Amino acid sequence: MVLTTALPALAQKADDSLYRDLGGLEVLTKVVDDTLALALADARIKDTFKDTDMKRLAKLITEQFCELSGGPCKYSGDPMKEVHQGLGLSNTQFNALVEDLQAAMDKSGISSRTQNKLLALLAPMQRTVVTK
Ligand code: HEM
Repeated sequence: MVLTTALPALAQKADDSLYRDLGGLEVLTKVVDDTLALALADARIKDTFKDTDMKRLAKLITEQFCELSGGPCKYSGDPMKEVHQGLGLSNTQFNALVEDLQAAMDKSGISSRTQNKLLALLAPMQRTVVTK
């Protein structure tokens, strides 16, 4: 009896504090849209996106950031390695996109403490995404 009533409470205890600190789905959606707009205007990386459906990309990255930060989303895209391996991305290009993301988070008023928590979750992907 105690167990059946306690379980739903436990299920809700997953740590969504980063997701909430980021401002939830509404702010994440704006941050990703702004990041991609900056990326498309960024001479260092804009050419990488020339054949990409940017609407689909924005949806998938938003989903991914939402899930990574503990929010109620499930990433529905392809594995990071598969998606990026043909792009021949460099560390310089990786850092350029991170800078655009930081500028977008600044624009939404996200604190640097919270920004750094999201960036720390993305950092391990650098090894997968960068191939040259
Ligand atoms: C941690 C860093 C990164 C994350 C989390 C990330 C995330 C994603 C996601 C979720 C997708 C969509 C997957 C799918 O199509 O199913 C994607 C695709 C893509 N990413 Fe990244 N990405 C990262 C770094 C980069 C960098 C540094 C660049 C270039 C500067 C880049 C360029 C692209 C492009 C061009 C596509 C679309 C490929 C296509 O149209 O098929 N990504 N990325």
